[in-house]
Amino acid sequence: MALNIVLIEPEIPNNTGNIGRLALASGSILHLVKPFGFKIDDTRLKRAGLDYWQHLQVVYYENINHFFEQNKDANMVFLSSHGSQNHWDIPFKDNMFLVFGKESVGLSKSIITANSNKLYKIPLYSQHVRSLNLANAVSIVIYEGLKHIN
Ligand SMILES: C[S@@+](CC[C@H](N)C(=O)[O-])C[C@H]1O[C@@H](n2cnc3c(N)ncnc32)[C@H](O)[C@@H]1O
Repeated sequence: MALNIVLIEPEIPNNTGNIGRLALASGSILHLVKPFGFKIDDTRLKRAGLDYWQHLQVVYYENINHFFEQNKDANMVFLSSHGSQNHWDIPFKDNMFLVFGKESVGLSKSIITANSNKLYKIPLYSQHVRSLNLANAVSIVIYEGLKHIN
């Protein structure tokens, strides 16, 4: 039983390192879609992912089209602060793909529009916070998902 964490064009190495560590701890597969905002051997990524990176199941994609082509039959949901449904209402299933956007601008408008019925938000209870840190958002959703698939 496993979930798939997808990071589209991640920009901050510490976030990707932390999410790598989280993927390993939660038994999830990490999918990284290029271009990245850092080099994959960046010491900040390694430091945040500690010595765990070599044990991680990680799949790389050259770009977003490559990702969608390779996974066209996958059961996917998309995470955005603009989602209309709450993350605890995601119909989690084994092998589901949980797709997250980049730190600066989130998911592209075209992805949001094409998947509006599969767009989920983690509710935010202050008007002063527009979104969560990417690694925090992944943590919340992945452990909610594990409750349902295990
Ligand atoms: C820092 S956020 C991007 C912020 C960007 N300004 C936006 O409005 O989408 C990076 C990613 O974390 C995830 N994320 C952050 N806060 C979220 C929330 N409240 N609900 C769902 N996903 C969230 C989304 O996948 C988002 O694309």
